[in-house]
Parts: sequence; C-alpha cells; structure tokens
Amino acid sequence: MTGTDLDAILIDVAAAINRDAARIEREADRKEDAPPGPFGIAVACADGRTFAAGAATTGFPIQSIAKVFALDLALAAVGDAVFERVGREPSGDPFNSIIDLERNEGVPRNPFVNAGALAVVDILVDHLSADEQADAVVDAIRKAAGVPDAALDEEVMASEHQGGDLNCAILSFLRHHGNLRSDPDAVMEAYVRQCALSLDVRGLAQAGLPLADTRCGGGQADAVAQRRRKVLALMMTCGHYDASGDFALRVGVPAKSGVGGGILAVVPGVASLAAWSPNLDQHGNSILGVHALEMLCDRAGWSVFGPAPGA
Ligand SMILES: NC(=O)CC[C@H](N)C(=O)O
Repeated sequence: MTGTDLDAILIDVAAAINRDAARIEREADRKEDAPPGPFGIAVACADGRTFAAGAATTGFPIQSIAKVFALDLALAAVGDAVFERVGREPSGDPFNSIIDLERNEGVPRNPFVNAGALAVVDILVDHLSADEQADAVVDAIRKAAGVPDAALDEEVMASEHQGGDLNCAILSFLRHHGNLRSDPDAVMEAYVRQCALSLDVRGLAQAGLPLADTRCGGGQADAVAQRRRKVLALMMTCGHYDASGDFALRVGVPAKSGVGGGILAVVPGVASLAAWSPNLDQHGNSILGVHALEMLCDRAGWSVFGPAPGA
C-alpha cells in the first residue's frame, strides 16, 4: 500500500470517528455516561514509514498494554517456564477478577488479566537485580518507542497505589498458593510504574513495531520470532479480556487494550497500530479505539486470517 493510500485511510477513519463518536458510544455497552473524548490513531510500518491522524501527540497512560512488554521480557528471561506460573487461556472474567485464582489454586488464567500480569512482574522482579526491578519494563518500552524520557503519570501512580486493594488481594492470593517469590511491595511498585507510563499513539505504535517482526533468520532470530509469536497469540486470545472474541471477529489482528483508553494492535510482518480514546466499554476497552481499528483494518485489508476485500 502506498503512503498516500494509508494517509488517506487514516484521515478518513479519524474524520468518521470524530463525526460519529456520540452515536458509536451511545450504541456501545458503555461503562460511564461521559461525552466522547479526544481520538488519535497511528501506524508504524515495518518499512519505517509512520502515519498518524487525530490527537496523535496527546499522552495517555498505557496501563494494561504494558503487560504485553512485561510478558515479552519474562519469556526472554526464563522461556516457557513463565507458563508454569501463569496459564494461557482466555479468562471469561473481568480483568481484575480474583475468582479464577481460587478455582485454579493460585495460577492465573493468562498473563493479561491483572493476576497474571502481577505473576509475570514477580518473575521479572525475581530475575532482575535490585536496581533494575522497578523500571525494567518501563525502560524497555521507552527504548522501543524511541522516547527515552517518556514520563510516568504521577496521578495514575498515586491512584493505582491508593485504589490498589484488589491488586494487593491478588498478590496475597498468589503468595498463599506459593505463586509469588518476591516482596509484594516491589512487585506492586514495578506494576504500578509500568501502568503509569505515558505515551502518545505515535510512541505506542513505534513501541509495538518489533512485535510485528516474526521472520526467522536462523539462530537467535528464530528464538526471538518464536517468542513474539507466543506474545501475539496471547494478544489475540486474551488481549481484550472477555471481549477478545468480539475483537478477533471484528478486527482480526492481535491487540491489547488498556484502561487509559489505548489499544496496541499488530499486523505481523506489516505494521504496528495504536488507537486512543478515553471512554471505555463494560470490559475496559476503548469504544472508539476498537471501532477505529475495525475501520482501519477493514480498509487496509489487514487480518491475520487472510487478506480482507480491501487489500
Ligand atoms: N485493564 C487495565 O488497563 C487495568 C490496569 C489497572 N492499572 C489495574 O491494575 O487494574
């Protein structure tokens, strides 16, 4: 696809979203009744080109999207041993549910529900030196995004700490079942920091671009490609919590949402996409973000299940 084509598609998508925002949000299963907020979208292509439209330079906390990068680091550090601590099946429960921990004797369903993400952060904290622990994930994302000074949102950090009772309970549950190795405060601190990292859609799309490179080149490249395929498979099956099936049907590419309103989506071999708009549906996914990615992938013909008619 030419740059002019992609530029035109993004401009069209942003215009359509801004025009129809109120209707799209009204028709969705909204979490809160707030007027539509700003909307931004960006694409970072495997060939180095980048495109953006709408509010593309406004920062937002990436929240649960950081779980993708934490999982990638943990798989790089300890390999498939990650899956002895965390499952790899969709949960069918809300992202902050504690119930499956009880059912599964302290083994979270997958790395993207909070319980699973906290276990993944525990793996990293356990593996890293004291001075690397707090910001390993944050620094990896900053580096991939090409934004070395990307800030941590202080308000988000404070509210995650203050309102973190459920996550504290999850940590206690994990520890009760022998699935927490490190100091819970150190795990919580690293988790809160990765949630609070603030990027704009351009930075987020750039940060996700390495995940789009799943080519095998022999040796080490094959191991990295295989690891990325695992991360992408989990994004596809669990990235939108119990709306992951709906997202897979509508958009057709692996993706991860965050309660900051961002979504990172990856078209393997082609591009990394980021969309952002703050109003969420009942599952904690950005309403306009999902809608925009559906339009973009449809227009560009992007789907991991085969080229759509737009291709
Ligand atoms: N879905 C999300 O983005 C949840 C992240 C949020 N910080 C939490 O721990 O609940």
